[in-house]
Parts: sequence; C-alpha cells; structure tokens
Amino acid sequence: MTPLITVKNLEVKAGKKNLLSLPHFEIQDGEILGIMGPNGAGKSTFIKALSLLEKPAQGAIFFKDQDITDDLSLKMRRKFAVAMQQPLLLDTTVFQNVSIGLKLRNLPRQEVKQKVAYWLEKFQIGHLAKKHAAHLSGGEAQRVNLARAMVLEPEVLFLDEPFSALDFPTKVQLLKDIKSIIGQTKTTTVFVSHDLMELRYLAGTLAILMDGELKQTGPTEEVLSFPNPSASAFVNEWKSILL
Ligand SMILES: Nc1ncnc2c1ncn2[C@@H]1O[C@H](COP(=O)(O)OP(=O)(O)OP(=O)(O)O)[C@@H](O)[C@H]1O
Repeated sequence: MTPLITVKNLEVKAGKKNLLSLPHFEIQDGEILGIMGPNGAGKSTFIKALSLLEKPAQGAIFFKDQDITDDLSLKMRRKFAVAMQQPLLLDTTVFQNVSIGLKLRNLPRQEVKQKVAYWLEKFQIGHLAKKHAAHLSGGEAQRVNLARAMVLEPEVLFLDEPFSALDFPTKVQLLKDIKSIIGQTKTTTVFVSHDLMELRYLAGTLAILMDGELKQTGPTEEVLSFPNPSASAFVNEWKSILL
C-alpha cells in the first residue's frame, strides 16, 4: 500500500548548518509515530518540515503519490493540523477558538456549531465553551488546542510536546483521552516527546532522532528492547529510569 507520507532525500538547513537529514522515510496511513531525541536533535524541525511549515533546502515530500514539497496551496496545508506545547489561543472564548478554522473554511454556521460542540464534548470541555481562553488552566488550554486541531479533521495530526508542560494527573487524563480519540478517528499522528512513558503509551512506531538524523525507527517496544548502537546510549538512559 502507498504510504500516506513519503520523504526522499530531505534536508533542512539554517544557513550552512544541517538541521535535518532524512534520506528516506515513510509514514503509513493510521500510524501513530513517536519521535524521541535529545534537546536540539531536530524534532520540531521534523514536524515543521513534514507539515510544510518549513521549506526544505532539498529533497521531496509526497502525500500518497503527490509531490507536495512546494505546494503552498491551502488545500494541501489543510490536510495537516499542528498542536504545539504552548497553545497559542486567541484572546476570545473557547468556542471561538475552536471554530475559527472552520469559519475560515467558510462552513455554514450550523455545521460549525455542530462540529465545535462535538469536539468540545470529545475533549470534555463542553462546559467551557463560553469561557475566555485567558482564564483556562494549562490542561484546559491544551484540550482547547487539541480540539481546535481535531475539529479540522486532518489527514495528519502533528503534536509537538503537547503534554510536557502539564502536571502528572492532568497529563495522564489527557493522554488517555487523546489515545481514545485517535483510536476512534484513526488519524495518522506524528507525536514528538521527550517522555518515554508518553511515547510507549501512544506511539505504535518509535523513531529516535539525534543530530538531525533518524538513528532507528521501528515498532516502539522493539526499538526500546533492541536499540541499535547509535541509539542505545540515549534509549538506555531513559530505560534506566523508567522500565
Ligand atoms: N532558524 C534556525 N536557525 C538556526 N538554527 C536553528 C534554527 N531552528 C532550529 N535551529 C537549531 O536546529 C537544531 C534543531 O532544533 P529543533 O528545535 O528542531 O530541535 P528539538 O529536537 O525540537 O529541540 P528541543 O527538544 O530542545 O525542543 C537546534 O540546534 C536549534 O538550535
């Protein structure tokens, strides 16, 4: 089957510095891919490049069979939704924050209302619809952020450390909810995290990114049990604390 995303000879640079090098990489439809690596490894760059937010210096990104590397069309960008660690919410209500993307797509008012109500309930924040974003807790704000991404029904959901700023109980509850939601929608997801606990819980596939290169990719438990020589020091450090 054709992968949902194929990356070929991709290089992202800042000046002469190589931030990311991906000779060949595939993401399958419905896959939940975790990306783990040390600070500065290129994880955010990976998300920005694959979601077309950052233009590569060279190489190509395919969506199914279509080369989308230079596709700046809204049609293509709208296949992807990105949620970052810090939810950059608009200075308005929760409802408005979650509805804005649909309004920009010119959906009929009634449909916007229905979809937003559905996703607020899914993320258990229906009761916060009229609350101002500035008055939300960190966990509530991240739920709004995720509802705002999922309401767009993306083909690929990119999550850049969405849980890292949350306290443990809040994180655990949100992890359970997002796992159940992604399980239902079967949304292909790329999930960057520093936290092996989160990655083991969510990601079926784990990629270890270091120095802008993927050192190992495979089923999560396999990568953790049998890290290859270039990934083992990093993986084993984590395992020594957690497993
Ligand atoms: N625009 C830029 N210009 C120069 N260097 C950059 C630029 N953007 C990122 N970098 C550098 O590229 C490297 C990768 O950055 P990136 O943010 O992708 O790493 P990361 O793995 O997400 O890090 P962290 O875990 O700390 O968030 C870092 O060394 C960073 O300083």
